[in-house]
Order: sequence, then structure tokens, then C-alpha cells
Amino acid sequence: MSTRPDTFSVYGAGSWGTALALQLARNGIDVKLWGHRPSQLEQYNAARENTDYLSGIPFPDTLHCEQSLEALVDHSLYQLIVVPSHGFRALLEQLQPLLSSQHKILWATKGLELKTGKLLHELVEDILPQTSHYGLVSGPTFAAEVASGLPTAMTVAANDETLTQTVSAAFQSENYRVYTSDDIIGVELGGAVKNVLAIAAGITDGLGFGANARTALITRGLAEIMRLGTTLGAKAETLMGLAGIGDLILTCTDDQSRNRQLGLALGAGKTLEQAIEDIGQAVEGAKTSQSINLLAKRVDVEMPICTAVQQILYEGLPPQEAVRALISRKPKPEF
Ligand SMILES: NC(=O)C1=CN([C@@H]2O[C@H](COP(=O)(O)OP(=O)(O)OC[C@H]3O[C@@H](n4cnc5c(N)ncnc54)[C@H](OP(=O)(O)O)[C@@H]3O)[C@@H](O)[C@H]2O)C=CC1
Ligand SMILES: O=C(CO)COP(=O)(O)O
Repeated sequence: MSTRPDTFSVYGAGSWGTALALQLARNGIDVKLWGHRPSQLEQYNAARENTDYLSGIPFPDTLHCEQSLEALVDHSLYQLIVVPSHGFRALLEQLQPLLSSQHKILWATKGLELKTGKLLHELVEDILPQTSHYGLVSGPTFAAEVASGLPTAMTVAANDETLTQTVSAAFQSENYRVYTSDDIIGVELGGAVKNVLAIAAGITDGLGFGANARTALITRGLAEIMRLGTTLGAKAETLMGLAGIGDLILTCTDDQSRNRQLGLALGAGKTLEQAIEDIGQAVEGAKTSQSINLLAKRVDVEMPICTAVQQILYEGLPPQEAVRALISRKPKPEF
């Protein structure tokens, strides 16, 4: 096992950025946590907890919020980005002039760029030409459970074996198991597409369609992930692992998922705007339903469930009709 880094810089002081910062800091790593609202950071430092997103979970002495991007870049070679996907490009652009070729870029954001359908590693390559070492963490990991120290397993994938090992060592602890991978595309796609499918699962459950419908949706949703993933060069086994089916099961079946919550609210008749406002946190699958369909069209892959979610969210397709249309498609071989 590699040596743990002594320092880490984490960007995104929401629930997941804070939970990952807590995990690192509990392992004795000196962590600085950045957020885009200075007043929040002052409040979190004063309270020694994230009062907005993870209240009641105390910061270890090794975790401090910091509002200066320069200070985070200087603090560590390990730069972990956990802002929602809509803020990913802008943050990279702010960091670009500050980062050296020695910095390692990591992210835990799940999603694609909305306008282009680009995967996040493509944004890292486009915007940070000085960066040659990068990777991501993903898997079935609800922030509140990680922050509470409940047993969790996660995948780390990077383009360099040393980085994969170092990042694994940073997170691994007696309650936190880390698996490694070199399949960045597979890990990225698994985490992005499952959010769209969790909305679909919430919709069918919100409509009261029962366990058969939910399970059919998860299974055929996995088929969509596999079709897109293997077309784009992901390994099938990655999609059958923690970052694929693992995260798909978690978010389609547990009400902690904000994406599932959105689907439940839509199935119960709420509007998209009302449901997102009520949830009050990142719901990545809504925008990902658009970007994933853009990407799927570009590479000519059929993703009927993801398309139906986009049509429900943005084109006024009634959820009942979407389910009926999916079920009444012509019979075809399962594989
Ligand atoms: N929560 C979880 O269990 C997990 C989340 N993820 C992923 O982590 C990413 C972050 O989500 P999560 O932390 O849960 O979301 P939250 O809604 O909990 O927090 C989002 C944070 O990002 C801030 N923010 C919003 N817009 C921007 C922006 N443009 N630039 C910088 N910061 C911004 C928010 O600030 P403000 O308070 O001002 O809104 C808030 O601090 C998502 O991609 C999500 O899919 C992955 C695994 C688990
Ligand atoms: O990605 C997650 C767990 O792995 C969190 O899912 P939600 O964003 O749906 O809450």
C-alpha cells in the first residue's frame, strides 16, 4: 500500500465535498475545503461543522475551510473537485493559471458538461493542458453515511497507477474500503447515467407501479449503461462493479438519493421546478438526462429510458405515457 499524502485540497463545500474532506481529515490528512460562498465558510469554521449540509458532524482538527483558491493550490499537490457539474468548467478555468504540472487533479463530481455532452476528464484535458495526472472517485456512497462513518466501498480510477494507489491510501480506513481501476471512462459513465435512471425509478415508484416495474427499469437501465459504456471504450466489468451497477442499485432503491426523490415528486404530480426547489440540493440527473442523450445520439446508441426521462422533464411527456410507451415497445431479444 502506498503512503498517504499529508495534505489535500477539496473544492465544493456541499454534502459530498464535506463528507470526503471529513474522511481524509479523519485519516490525519491536513485538508483545506473551499466553497464558493465565503460567508458559509466562515460559518463552518466558526461552528467546526458544515451547518448547512452535514450538521451535527464535527470537523476534525485537520479540516479547515478556506476561501482563497491560491491558498488551496499552494496547500497540496492533491486537488479534489466536488462542485456540481454545472460549475466544473468554470472552476477549472479559475484554477488553470494557478496550477503547475506537479498538481494531480481528482474529482468526485458525477455528470457531463451540459452543452457539449463531454465527460469530465475531457474538460480536464481541454482546460488544464499542464495536467498529466488525473482521476476520479465514485461508487455507491451517500454523503451522510460516509460522514457518519458507516461502512462504505468506493472506486478510485486514475490514468497513473501511482496516483491511484496514493489516492486509495488517502481514503482507506477501517470503515472505508477502496477499490482501484484504470477505467476512467467506465467509472465516469456509471456515475453519470445512474442519476438519470434513479429519476426514472423514482417516477415509477411515485406512480405506484410496484417492484416489478422498478426491477425491470434497473435491469434495462443497466443495459443502457453497458451499451453506451462499451461503445465509448469502458470495460464491461467496471459497469458491473461499484461505480456501475453498485451505484445504480443504491440510487434507484434508497430514498436518500436526491435523483430518486426528484422522480418520486414528479410521479406524485409535482413540477420539475417545484421538486428541485423542495430538494434544495444538487440533482445531477436532471441536466444529465439532456447531456447523456446528446452524447448517445452522437455515437448512435439507443437509450430509451434516458430519453424518456429527458422528455418527461423538459418536453412535457406525462410520466404514465412514458412508462406505457416503454413497456409497449416491440418484443426483442434481451441481449
Ligand atoms: N451527496 C452525495 O451523497 C454524493 C454526491 N456526489 C456528487 O457530488 C457532486 C456535488 O454534489 P453534492 O455535494 O451532493 O451537492 P450539494 O447540493 O450537497 O452541495 C453542492 C455545493 O456546491 C455549491 N455550488 C453550487 N453551485 C456551484 C458552483 N457553480 N460553483 C461552486 N460551487 C457550487 C453549493 O453551494 P450553495 O450552498 O451556495 O448552493 C454547495 O456548497 C455532484 O456531482 C454529485 O452528483 C457523488 C457521490 C455522492
Ligand atoms: O451519487 C450518489 C451516491 O453514490 C448520490 O446520489 P444522489 O445525487 O441521487 O443523492
